[in-house]
Amino acid sequence: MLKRFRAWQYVWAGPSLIQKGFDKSNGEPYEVPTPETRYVFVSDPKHIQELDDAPDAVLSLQAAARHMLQPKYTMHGFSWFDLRGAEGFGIERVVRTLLTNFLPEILPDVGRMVRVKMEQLMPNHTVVGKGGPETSVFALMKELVAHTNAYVLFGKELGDNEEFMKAASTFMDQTLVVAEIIRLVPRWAVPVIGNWTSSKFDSDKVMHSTLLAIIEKRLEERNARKLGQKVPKHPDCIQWVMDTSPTWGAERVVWELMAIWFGACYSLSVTSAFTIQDLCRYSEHVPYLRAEIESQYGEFETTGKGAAPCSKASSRSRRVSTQLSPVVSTRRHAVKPFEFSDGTKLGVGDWACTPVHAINHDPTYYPDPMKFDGFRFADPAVVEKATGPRNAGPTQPEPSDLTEVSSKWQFWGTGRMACPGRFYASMTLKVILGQILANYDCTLPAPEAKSLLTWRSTFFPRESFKVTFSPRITI
Ligand code: HEM
Repeated sequence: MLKRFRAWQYVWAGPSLIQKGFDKSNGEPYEVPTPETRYVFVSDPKHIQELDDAPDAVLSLQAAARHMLQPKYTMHGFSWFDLRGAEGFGIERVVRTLLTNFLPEILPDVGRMVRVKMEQLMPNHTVVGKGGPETSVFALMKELVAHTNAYVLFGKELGDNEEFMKAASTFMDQTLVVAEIIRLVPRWAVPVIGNWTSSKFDSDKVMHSTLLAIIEKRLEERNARKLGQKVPKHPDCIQWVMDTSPTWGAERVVWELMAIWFGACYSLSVTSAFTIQDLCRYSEHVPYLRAEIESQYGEFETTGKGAAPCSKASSRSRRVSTQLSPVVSTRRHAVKPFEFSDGTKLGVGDWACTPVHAINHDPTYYPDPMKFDGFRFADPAVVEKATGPRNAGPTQPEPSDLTEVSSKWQFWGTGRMACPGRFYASMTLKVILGQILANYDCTLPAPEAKSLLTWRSTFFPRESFKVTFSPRITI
């Protein structure tokens, strides 16, 4: 009975259980029971490397994601494979290579679009509080990120389709709710509860039918092109997925796009909302960020330079927010038994994970880890040039970028599976935050209000937490 209670405790107290285990573990693998299975957390670089080296047929990200998202019920019947690239699809090529290479071309339009959408969407999430207008920053970011992603991933036409956008903006919440219900009910009840809960929501159905119609038309275009006819070019993710997997039918392409869509919207909305909260709390950083925007943002928009690796200050302060409030972590489902070099065993169905929040708050890696210093990851010489002499904050031994992937920076996951969307995500964060800082003064009407909630191991911004966005008067 006590064992079962401990397992269920993970649902509402996940982060503190993971942290307690980490504090006691002395760097060794440790176990945290959950209602469905046993999680083994590894934090030592050697064990993280072993996790990365394990073949996909033994430790599978796809199988873990399938369990977390329950795509059969949340993505209109999608039954995805446990093995990465099982059907010859190169997600890495679409998201990491083609999308990243496309960014310099589309950046100026994305900046303009974000500026306009911010103004249009703000009233939907704003109420009049005691001191004036207050906006639910997480709700606003979910919609803004959905519009930005739709524009870049699916093209302008879909971004302007109101019915599609309404569905696509709520798809993330729907997926999380339905998947969580299914994960928590007994296995025998899953088909009935799964079909029933899924029938109560329709965003996946609207997304599915809209994308299907587009893809079927593009398949016709492909055939026409083979016959030598001239057909339009489509520089977007829909086309890249189709071209990368030419044997797939329309429905299979739709499913893949819906999975990419969830990953792209969920993490970006959470991260941008947390970063805005932090910029309000630590507003002493804002003048430096605005100075950077004034001197470099124009070049960034026209060339893509600074999208991730080159940015001096802003990627570092975005990085501090992500260090303090990371979104997801590495998870692998054991499809076959596995053993770490210290003898810790995973049975089939167990998960191997990394405790990203605990690692990010470990003083071994991050001096004074709880302190927010927007310059933590920057080169001290560059900081001094921007700010003049200052009392040194908790600077890292080496400057580094938001897109880093390493055993001590698990924000994007691990090694060969690390998030292929991180360059696009980093650029989108820069555009959204750059536009907000340039055009609004952001303050917290109720700084003491609860700003986050946790579910399992994940931190979410609270929708009830408000920010006041006051338009800046620039002469
Ligand atoms: C702040 C934003 C984001 C964060 C924090 C994030 C984080 C992650 C993490 C932790 C993983 C798992 C890696 C592992 O287990 O080793 C992952 C995988 C993935 N992410 Fe992201 N991600 C973000 C944005 C995006 C965006 C914008 C896209 C698409 C445009 C994307 C596409 C993917 C895909 C396709 C995978 C699966 C990779 C594979 O199967 O090998 N992500 N992401």
